[in-house]
Amino acid sequence: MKYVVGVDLGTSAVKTLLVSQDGTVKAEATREYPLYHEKSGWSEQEPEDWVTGTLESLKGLVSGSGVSAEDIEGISFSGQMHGLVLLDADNRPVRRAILWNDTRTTEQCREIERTLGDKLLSVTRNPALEGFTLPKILWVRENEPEAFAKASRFVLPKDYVRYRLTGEIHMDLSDAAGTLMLDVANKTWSAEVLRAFELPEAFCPPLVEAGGFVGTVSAEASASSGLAASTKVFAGGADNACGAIGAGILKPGLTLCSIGTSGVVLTYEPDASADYAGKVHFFNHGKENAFYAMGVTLAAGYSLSWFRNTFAKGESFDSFLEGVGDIAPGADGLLFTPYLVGERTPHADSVIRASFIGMDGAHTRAHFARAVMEGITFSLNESVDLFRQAGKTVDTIVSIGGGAKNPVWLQMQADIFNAEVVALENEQGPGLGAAMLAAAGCGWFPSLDACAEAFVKRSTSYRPDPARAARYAELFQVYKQVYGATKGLNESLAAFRK
Ligand SMILES: Nc1ncnc2c1ncn2[C@@H]1O[C@H](COP(=O)(O)OP(=O)(O)O)[C@@H](O)[C@H]1O
Ligand SMILES: O=C(CO)[C@@H](O)[C@H](O)COP(=O)(O)O
Repeated sequence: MKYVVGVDLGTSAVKTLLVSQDGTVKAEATREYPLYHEKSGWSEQEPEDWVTGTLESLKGLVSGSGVSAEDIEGISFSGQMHGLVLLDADNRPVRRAILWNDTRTTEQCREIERTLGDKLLSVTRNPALEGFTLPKILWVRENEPEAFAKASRFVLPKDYVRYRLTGEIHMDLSDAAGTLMLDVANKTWSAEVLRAFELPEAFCPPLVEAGGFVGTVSAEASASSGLAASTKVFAGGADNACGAIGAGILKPGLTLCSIGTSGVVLTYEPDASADYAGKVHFFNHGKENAFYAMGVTLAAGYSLSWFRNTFAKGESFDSFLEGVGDIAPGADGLLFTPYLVGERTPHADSVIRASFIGMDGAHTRAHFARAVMEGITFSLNESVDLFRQAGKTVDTIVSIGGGAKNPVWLQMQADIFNAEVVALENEQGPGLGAAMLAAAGCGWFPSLDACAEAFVKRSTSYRPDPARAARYAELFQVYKQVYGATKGLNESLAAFRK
């Protein structure tokens, strides 16, 4: 039997999956790493932690599986998007990586809008948002000129890890799309954007397709990972593109909901013709010549883990969420908005913060936990709503990510989205998508679609309950008012933040 490995370089941890030719997940391993929040709105990671975590996770995966390294034919990657890794001439990071959920760059976003005008949407297909990479590059240039002077080029998180495994530097189109420097429809670095910000083309790595073959594992990485040096390495893609591949979102009409640290609602786009006027993100897919549109909730799973870590540190999610299913929809009048680190869709706002509205002396911890899960899901429903308003039919949604581990949450998604919600046998969509890029790259299948037929295994399906869906539709109208009602208050409170 032959195998491939999918590496999912997430925000909280790196997860590795060993998958056999019939799509069975033979082994899994994971390593966590820290996040650094030095100031309100800042979020950084140490690139070396990703490398150490990945190598240790691979070593545990290979040795724990009992599979011979020689039988692992290929490896590919899924990576947290947008994070800026600036490299010096010897490809060493010049500072910590600035992550996708770091919102220090509001000023640089306004500068990008002023400089590019209409070109911003027509070329990059996206608005300037704090999480994207170009504003981070401008921030470092303006605020840390000494670090910037050392930088020869930039890469994204998984590109740096892949470089340390192969010695080769590349960036794939699905991840490059999140930099705000890619001409998304034409699949090239935008000379216009680079010129406007006086960035040389050499600052950007060579572009490849997500399924592109980029080399083999170096002797050094082979020794520290346990992989054979003959293992073929394929570029890999953005975590949301890989999540879509791993959930079989490879043709029109299919929608994904992912609740990881962030949350996304994503729909497949067969070409670059759709125009959402920048209300949702529009990126290149990991499947060649395809695209996807998505809305993003910045603090989805993060809201629940923040709540658990703050009020019940050390408890498992399963025990923490016990009793949540016994509480009626609406948590007896308690509403939560998940704006812990600002928001992206539908309110691109780095100043807004979260709220609990309607606290009552009768509310228990389980009411708060339910309200957090409902608030996250309402936020994702704002993206579902945007797609429906744009004319898309959203009747079936494949749900992945840590949030899909809990059946109460899956039923809640069905009731709030008013759509059938389908779970997969393994909720680790991005890691599976990465493994699928390697499996197709190794020639096991003629296409990613053919690979999906064998690898994507649907499990339980959750249908909306009409009474609960009607109740949630009513409450959603109240939820939508909380943003406007708390915006001004949060602007006044911003001066009191760290
Ligand atoms: N058993 C569970 N029940 C409900 N939610 C869970 C459970 N396990 C994890 N989660 C949620 O999933 C999130 C992590 O999802 P994951 O897909 O692993 O994230 P990432 O890829 O961003 O590191 C956590 O923050 C938590 O909110
Ligand atoms: O910023 C985005 C998408 O635009 C995030 O989705 C990141 O890609 C990180 O995702 P997770 O760690 O939640 O998977």
